[in-house]
Amino acid sequence: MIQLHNVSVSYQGDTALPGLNLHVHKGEFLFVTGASGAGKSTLLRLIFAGIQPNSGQILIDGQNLTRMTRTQVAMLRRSIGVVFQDFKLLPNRTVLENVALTLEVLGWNAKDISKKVYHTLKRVGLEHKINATPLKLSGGEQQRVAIARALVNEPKILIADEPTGNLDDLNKEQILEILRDANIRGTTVMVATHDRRYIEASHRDFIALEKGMIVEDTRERR
Ligand SMILES: Nc1ncnc2c1ncn2[C@@H]1O[C@H](COP(=O)(O)OP(=O)(O)OP(=O)(O)O)[C@@H](O)[C@H]1O
Repeated sequence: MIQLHNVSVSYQGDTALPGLNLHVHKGEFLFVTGASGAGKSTLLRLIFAGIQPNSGQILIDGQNLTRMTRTQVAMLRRSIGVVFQDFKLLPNRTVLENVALTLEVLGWNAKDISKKVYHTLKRVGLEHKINATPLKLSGGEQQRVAIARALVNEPKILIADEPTGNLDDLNKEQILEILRDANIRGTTVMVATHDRRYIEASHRDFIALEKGMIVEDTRERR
């Protein structure tokens, strides 16, 4: 589903990833861990084409990301849900409107949008907050809205960058449940976190990065 071949990234001449090789299969749930600056966000940004590599190949579902036109990249992004630590919700829009945006862009009609948004909010336990604005919600609730927005069009891939960074243990557990549920429904999930305890509690595989290189891959133990 996701393949990186010898991918390197530099920022203003400083190497963040010196030449990464990674294969994530369809249906996997994989954590990406490592200290601050190890390259976790850089790796995730590459996958949704937020940045371009300096060299190497990236294949997403068989398509070569490095050779795509802008239109093809835009199409590909529709099949990738993205969640960030700081939620990135629109503060003046309701929960319904925030989650609906993804479907509006795809040209869905209003009736189907409200049905789908309601069901997706139910998956994250927030259907009762459908008319609230984000600032009236707790941090954990805002993050669940952001996840609902990422999941509403049933993406093939879900990428989450430190999705539980500022949350307490109960909220972290809820987020993990939602991500697991998305994975069980068939979405390939990649989550970056520096929090090893969180990964251990999840009993899921991880890769560990150091200076942009994979220094541990629990999938190799199997
Ligand atoms: N936009 C940027 N401009 C310049 N350098 C950057 C930029 N983004 C990341 N870097 C550098 O690239 C390296 C990898 O950063 P990255 O954000 O991928 O690490 P990370 O593991 O996600 O860290 P954190 O846990 O702190 O978010 C670091 O040395 C960082 O300083």
